[in-house]
Amino acid sequence: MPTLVLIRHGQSQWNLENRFTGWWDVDVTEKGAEEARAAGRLMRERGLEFDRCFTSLQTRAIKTLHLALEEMDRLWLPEEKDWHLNERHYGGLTGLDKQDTRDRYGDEQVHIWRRSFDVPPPPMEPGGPYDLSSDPRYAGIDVPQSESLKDTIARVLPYWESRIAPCLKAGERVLISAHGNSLRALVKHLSNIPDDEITGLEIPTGQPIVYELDDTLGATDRYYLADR
Ligand SMILES: O=C(O)[C@@H](CO)OP(=O)(O)O
Repeated sequence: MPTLVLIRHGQSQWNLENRFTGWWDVDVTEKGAEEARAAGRLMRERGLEFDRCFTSLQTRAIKTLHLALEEMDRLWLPEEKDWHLNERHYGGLTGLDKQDTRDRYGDEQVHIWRRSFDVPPPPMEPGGPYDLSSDPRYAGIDVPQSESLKDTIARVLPYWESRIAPCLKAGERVLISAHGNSLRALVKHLSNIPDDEITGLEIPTGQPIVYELDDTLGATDRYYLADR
């Protein structure tokens, strides 16, 4: 039976500061680093083994993966980093304080930007302080100006199908370290969650989510490792 574990990065500096983050590359806090190490210790205690890891191009997810693997003595595992697993792009909201934005635009509008299925935040103006289009890690990639959850799903799922699902089908045990919304995309797909329900699913930082999958990668169970 294929093994799949998903983990959202540990607390980031902008989770702590309550700022819209998206593709901006903030680090984990010391608390976030400890969440990642604790996740690694838990996976080791439960005897989880992996053959391959996947993560985004963002420091908070990469570091979470490495801190967890270090606790498992598994830093040597092969890993693939890819922008398709990045957080949803927060457009022109990137860097703003979430509470200031509510005060300015109202709770309802901010809730739509944060948790609607298909309404993207306003686009990022090119050339602004958070514009990543000339960041070398995205060379050759059309960096989005903004993404809804629907847009995020539209780039996560082809990557899942082409890169991750074949490894699982070949019998590899897979660990994915990613972000609230790129993981929502995977959970929605694997657990068949309707559009209007997936937006309400909050994925906590640093908590390994275990998927039990059948041979066609249909989910037979999903649970937080800490709960069993
Ligand atoms: O700021 C972000 O990029 C995300 C994840 O932290 O926030 P939200 O909870 O609004 O999806």
